[in-house]
Amino acid sequence: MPNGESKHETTRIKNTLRLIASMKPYSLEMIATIVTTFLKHIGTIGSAGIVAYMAALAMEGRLLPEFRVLFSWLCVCIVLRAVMYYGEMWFGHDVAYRVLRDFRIKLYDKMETISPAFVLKKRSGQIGATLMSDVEILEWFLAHTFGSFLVAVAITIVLLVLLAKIHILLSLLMMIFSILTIWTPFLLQKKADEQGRQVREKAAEANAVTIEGIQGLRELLTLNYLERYKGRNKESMQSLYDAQLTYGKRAGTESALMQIFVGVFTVVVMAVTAVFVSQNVLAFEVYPMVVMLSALLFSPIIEVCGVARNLGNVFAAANRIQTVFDTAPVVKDDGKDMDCSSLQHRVVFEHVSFRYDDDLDKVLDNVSFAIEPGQTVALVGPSGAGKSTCINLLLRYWDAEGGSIRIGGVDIRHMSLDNLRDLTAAVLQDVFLFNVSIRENIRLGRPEATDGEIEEAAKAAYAHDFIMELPNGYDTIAGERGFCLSGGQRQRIAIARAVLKNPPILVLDEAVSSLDSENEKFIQQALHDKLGDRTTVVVAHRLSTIMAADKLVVLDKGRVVQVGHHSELIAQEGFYKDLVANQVDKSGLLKS
Ligand SMILES: Nc1ncnc2c1ncn2[C@@H]1O[C@H](COP(=O)(O)OP(=O)(O)OP(=O)(O)O)[C@@H](O)[C@H]1O
Repeated sequence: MPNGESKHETTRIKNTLRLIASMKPYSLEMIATIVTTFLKHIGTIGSAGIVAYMAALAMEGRLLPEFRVLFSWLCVCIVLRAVMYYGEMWFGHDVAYRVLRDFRIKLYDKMETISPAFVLKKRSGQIGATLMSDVEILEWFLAHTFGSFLVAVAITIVLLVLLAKIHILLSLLMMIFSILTIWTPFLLQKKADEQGRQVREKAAEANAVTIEGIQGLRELLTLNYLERYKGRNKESMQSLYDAQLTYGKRAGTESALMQIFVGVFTVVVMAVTAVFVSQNVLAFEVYPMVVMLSALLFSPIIEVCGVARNLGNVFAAANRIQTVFDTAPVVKDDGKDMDCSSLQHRVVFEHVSFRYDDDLDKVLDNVSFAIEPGQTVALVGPSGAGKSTCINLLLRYWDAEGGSIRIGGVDIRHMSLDNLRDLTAAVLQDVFLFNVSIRENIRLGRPEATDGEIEEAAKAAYAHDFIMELPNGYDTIAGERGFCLSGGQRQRIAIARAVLKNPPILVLDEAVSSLDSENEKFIQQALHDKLGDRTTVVVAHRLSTIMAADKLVVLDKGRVVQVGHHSELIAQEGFYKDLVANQVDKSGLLKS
């Protein structure tokens, strides 16, 4: 086996074992499902065998003396089948839905620890596919398939023993045909794996293209790119269809082959049994029973084959889910939970260096600056200088590679993430509003806040008036169709959240898009009035913000090139003066 292939095989086995191991918390329900499924099959086999036997006795006119006993057993089998069917459905679905629930929760929890690094590398449609459809495939395998496989094996053994009791040759015949049938999907397994992988990949891609097309609809319309994008969407759907068709064709070939084996087996068994009956080797009344049992044999076997046929899909989904589980957290929350009430709110960047990935260049190189308590520091620089990266590190979306960031002398890695999040509030450019009321959106800042406090915060953020003009005021659902907030209004909601949270340190990424002057005035005023005494770090894109800041940290290519107040720096020949001269447009916005 070539090296790559054997590695692939090892991963497959490892993944299967890990999947089975992950069922441990559900083992009791799994056992209950397996037992009820097994007994349901026994009920089916028993009732079918008894009916066949009774029919044969009736044909020979010998049914009456045995009728009571046989009929009682038939009733027992029918009741057993009905009760076990109910049990199987109950336990099976209990396991299934619990697996779905728990895996989705575990995946989301894991995403939180590895984001945003992981999330930024993936497209949201692909993440959605992992969270939703991949978990469904896994649930199907873990909850319905693994148990069915064990039951199918057990039922086949029961039938083999029953047929062997009638005649050993019948049992041998059954064994040969069972092996042939089970072998079919394994024969085509390599293809199944590859095709399963293709289908999962194409489905994730199609998902991502559609979701991006919806999220980016405004850009597509303004750029007049919608027709081309529709073409791309069609292409991805077509390529998913092609992959699914190839998958379906192979599955069809497998089914056809299996049906051939089933048909040939039934004919051979009928012929052999007829010969035995004609030679008086077997009694006549056994004949219908053998035909019935041999017909029943294949339903569990075909179930097993169905599992094998879909293993390609299962492994692909498992790989994707396990990639998420195996990804190491970008930021380890192993700092001490400390009392931060007496902490001074002085923020210091000390020789901070950082790169987003091992194989990428440094984006921050030996960055040092300090923000005194209550001071506002504006990070200024051309696009790509590293301003947002400083914010990402201060909020611990990533950790610095070299140097440290300290708050009140404590390295932020040495405090818990909860501590850090209590100390800071961020108002970032893209404010996300959840599809709940405006009131609940603001309440995110402090979940225990009263309605009165929420309104106070909204007033402080100059958001109260426009909220009152919405159809249902504070109870208006933020994401509802037909109603939309402007970028400036969203930022004011975010400021209201920050006011409500009332943190000692404020992190602000100023909107790059031009806000109308009224919105800008309100935002500046809200920040100044209510949050002006906080220790603030702002990624500044506006000359008005820059001029109002106590200190500017001018960055270029990940290095600090100048530090000082606007009035000092603009008076000096240097990078900052050139930046302002060359990049500030008429609206006072630094061009990127
Ligand atoms: N998630 C990421 N993965 C890899 N590289 C990144 C990532 N985010 C940013 N970068 C790179 O890091 C560098 C600094 O980016 P950063 O966003 O900090 O710049 P910025 O000064 O905030 O720019 P802008 O004003 O345009 O927002 C850029 O070269 C950018 O391409």
